[in-house]
Amino acid sequence: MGTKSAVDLMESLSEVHFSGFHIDGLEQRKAGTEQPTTSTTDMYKQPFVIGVAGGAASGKTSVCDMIVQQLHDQRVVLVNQDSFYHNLTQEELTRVQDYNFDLPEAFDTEQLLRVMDKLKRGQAVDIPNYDFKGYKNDVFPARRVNPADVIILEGILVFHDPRVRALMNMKIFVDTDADVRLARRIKRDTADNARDIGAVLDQYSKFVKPAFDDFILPTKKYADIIIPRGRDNHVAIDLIVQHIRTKLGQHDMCKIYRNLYVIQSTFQVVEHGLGHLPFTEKQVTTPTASVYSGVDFCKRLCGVSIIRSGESMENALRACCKGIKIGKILIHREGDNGQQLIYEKLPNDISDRHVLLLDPILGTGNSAVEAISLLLKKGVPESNILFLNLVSAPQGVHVVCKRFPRIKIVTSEIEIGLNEAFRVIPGMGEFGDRYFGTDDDDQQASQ
Ligand SMILES: O=P(O)(O)OC[C@H]1O[C@H](OP(=O)(O)OP(=O)(O)O)[C@H](O)[C@@H]1O
Ligand SMILES: O=c1cc[nH]c(=O)[nH]1
Repeated sequence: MGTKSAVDLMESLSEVHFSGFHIDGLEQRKAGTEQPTTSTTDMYKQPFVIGVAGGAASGKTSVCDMIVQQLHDQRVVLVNQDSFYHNLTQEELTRVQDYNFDLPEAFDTEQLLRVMDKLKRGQAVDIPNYDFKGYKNDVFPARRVNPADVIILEGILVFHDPRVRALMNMKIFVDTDADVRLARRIKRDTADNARDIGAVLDQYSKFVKPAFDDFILPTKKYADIIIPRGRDNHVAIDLIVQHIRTKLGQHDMCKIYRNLYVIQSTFQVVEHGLGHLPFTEKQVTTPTASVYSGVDFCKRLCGVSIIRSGESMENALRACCKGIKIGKILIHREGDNGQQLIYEKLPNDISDRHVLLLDPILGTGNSAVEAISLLLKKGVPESNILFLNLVSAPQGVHVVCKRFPRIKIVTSEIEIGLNEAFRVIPGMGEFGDRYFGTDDDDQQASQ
């Protein structure tokens, strides 16, 4: 499948990282532990932010230009960390050769954060126009930048501050050999900027190289993608652009459908889904007579799994909600139509419950429509249904979101589409067969 392997997804089903524990069905969360919040949701309604870091003269700007060029049908804005250099004081100006421009403190990160925050919220911003000769950021008029679908934030140290990293949906590190970077620097500063080669080399050994080793290189570990050879690596840049396009497709869908939530790959679907349910504060007294504050769901819950594949998500749900009732629906599927309800067994009082509908695959959307229609017929209000899914096709998302605008869909991946056999592509083939070991390959292997 696209960005996650089948194994990862299977793990996300069985491995439940829930920060709470259970006492008599009460869901407890430890104070201060990370909980799913709406911020992930908001992230998908906001511009897509790409961070591009790497040593000076590594080719970051060229990589960014190539990405911008290839994303020609998107509104892209480029923000350079260089624009946020602090103004040099009079004293620093008199000894500018001793000033280290390669340290994190050389940048006004607070201002960068303010600008990025505004852009992410869809507001126009004024970005300083740094004067590289006078070392001042208030000499030239600021650059007016309008909001865009994609923001590329580029600079040697854009991965240094965790608050800046947290803004990014994708992090790219441009990894170019030190000798290539030095050769480019010498050429740029002597030929283009008419500087003395001795001074260039002095600055390199005194500031540039140590800062690279101490501050820039250590941030490589935060990158999602490392591009060796920078702009010369056309294959890597093509793949990145392809991936950005897929992610932008997800962003667009989340902007169209406010009831769609694409969770970050590190989140667990069931756990995240539970975070969408209304809850109140509740205190319990533990057997050691300590009072513990936790949360309790406002309304009763139940799960409903679509047989077979939905059953693979039941353990995760039980691990989060001990003793939860789980109903079943069996739907027979023929290609892209002919959905037929074969069997259903649901809690009698289902209309009074919030329903977590479990099915890892959303293809054409026909099975989900059939299942949701049955729940509505049983009296479950549409807004009480939460559809938990792992891999979806855009077609299915459109069908379900349009038809049932008040349900919530939580998925961990929206793939490219469907093939002629209505399988999600790249997808993972027959989920049920793979999960339950009934696929032909597996049978042959065990024979
Ligand atoms: O959106 P759709 O096009 O309707 O496809 C999605 C359905 O396909 C899968 O079930 P499948 O019919 O493969 O049965 P299984 O779970 O028993 O393998 C999946 O679990 C969904 O229920
Ligand atoms: O891709 C698909 C589509 C429907 N059912 C599956 O198991 N996989």
